[in-house]
Amino acid sequence: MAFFSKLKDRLFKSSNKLEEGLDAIVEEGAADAAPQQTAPEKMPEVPPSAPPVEVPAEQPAEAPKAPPVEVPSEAPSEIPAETPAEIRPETPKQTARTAEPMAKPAMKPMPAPTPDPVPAAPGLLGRLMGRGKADEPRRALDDDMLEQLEDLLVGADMGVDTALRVTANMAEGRLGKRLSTREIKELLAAEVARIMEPVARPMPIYAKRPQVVLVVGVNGSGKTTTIGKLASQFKAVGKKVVIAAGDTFRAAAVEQLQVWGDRAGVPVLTAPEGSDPASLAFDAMTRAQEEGADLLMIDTAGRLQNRADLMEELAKIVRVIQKKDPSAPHNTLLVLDATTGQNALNQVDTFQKLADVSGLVMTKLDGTAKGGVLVALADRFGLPIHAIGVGEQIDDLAPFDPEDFAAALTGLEKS
Ligand SMILES: Nc1nc2c(ncn2[C@@H]2O[C@H](COP(=O)(O)OP(=O)(O)OP(=O)(O)O)[C@@H](O)[C@H]2O)c(=O)[nH]1
Repeated sequence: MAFFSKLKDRLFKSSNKLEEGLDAIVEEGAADAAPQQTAPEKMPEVPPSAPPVEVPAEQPAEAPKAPPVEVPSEAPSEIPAETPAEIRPETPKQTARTAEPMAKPAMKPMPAPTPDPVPAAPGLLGRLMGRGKADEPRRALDDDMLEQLEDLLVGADMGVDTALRVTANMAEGRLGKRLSTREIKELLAAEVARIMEPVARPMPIYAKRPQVVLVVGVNGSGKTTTIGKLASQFKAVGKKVVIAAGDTFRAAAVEQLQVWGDRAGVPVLTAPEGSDPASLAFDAMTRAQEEGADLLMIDTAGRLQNRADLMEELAKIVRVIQKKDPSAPHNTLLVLDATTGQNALNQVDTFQKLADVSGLVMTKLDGTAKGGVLVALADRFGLPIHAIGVGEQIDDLAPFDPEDFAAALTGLEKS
């Protein structure tokens, strides 16, 4: 809950923008009709979300700052028969392959609301919670209002296709109903949570040692910071981590990674400026194996100006580490910057062509009004979202929780 409060505060720009827009839409229509007491819309139930954090089995359940990871299983190529039920029977490769570009997550149709039998006054609890207030401005849901809602969601960076789908589902069985801003927010939050549910997946952790995590993304997206935060959180739950500073062409990037390594108490392997990143990756793999490290996190360059070079560089890193472990890398994390809005969609497209992306981390959700892009990403690509970054501090990275996110995005209070 503490993180939810933080998330809600940090997503203020997105939620504020949505809230102001919704108020304006409802008030515009409400002004045309005298307010009348209407039974509050019966809200759909949001399916319970997957547990956001699955602490490795050998860790105490209350381990502090548990990283956004899944329970370790056996080597990624073999899921053991005794795999606990909650582990999704997928290898990292399968995860990447099953997430076809443009594949839509299976979306259940919005359940048709049962008509409210009697337009009763809200109950005591409802009144205490401020629910179903008779004096709330209300507006009948019609095509005009739906169009305005679509525009608002597009403005929050949800993208046209996703905004259309969301509003269509919100309207299902509700056309003509008079809704308040709060009720629209609840409907919107339920719809967002439903889209995000299938992609809210912690980063899988395997018993394989070292588990190799390749981190890709454009320069400035937050790769270094995310590696630092993850390393620190893994260390806090007893994992031995080694970091390889694979962006050997930028001295500043290496220095920054060293700062985070020091902060996290994790060794950072570097190579002279301009040297071959694949050679560094090979050395890092050797050291991680020799030291019995649990995780090797490899930072990579993010220069998209010359895609062919970058593709070759990433492919070479993969070839080289596969000489030591043919199943590596076990995770390829794409780090995206939320402030880039719709551009994040292009980055996923591009990096899926450059690397076998297995999951996403979305950074800088704080201080942007573009939080809706995460919904567009989930709707369009269906790639697992492992974690979100909401600040520059070490604990500003958390597992992705669809309901918390939906509530924070829409500015809903969570009881
Ligand atoms: N507000 C905020 N800032 C963040 C977050 N994650 C990273 N940053 C900041 O974003 C900037 C870029 O982050 P880096 O981690 O250096 O990004 P990078 O992808 O490694 O970039 P290069 O080093 O240029 O390759 C830094 O100033 C970080 O402090 C976040 O979740 N929220």
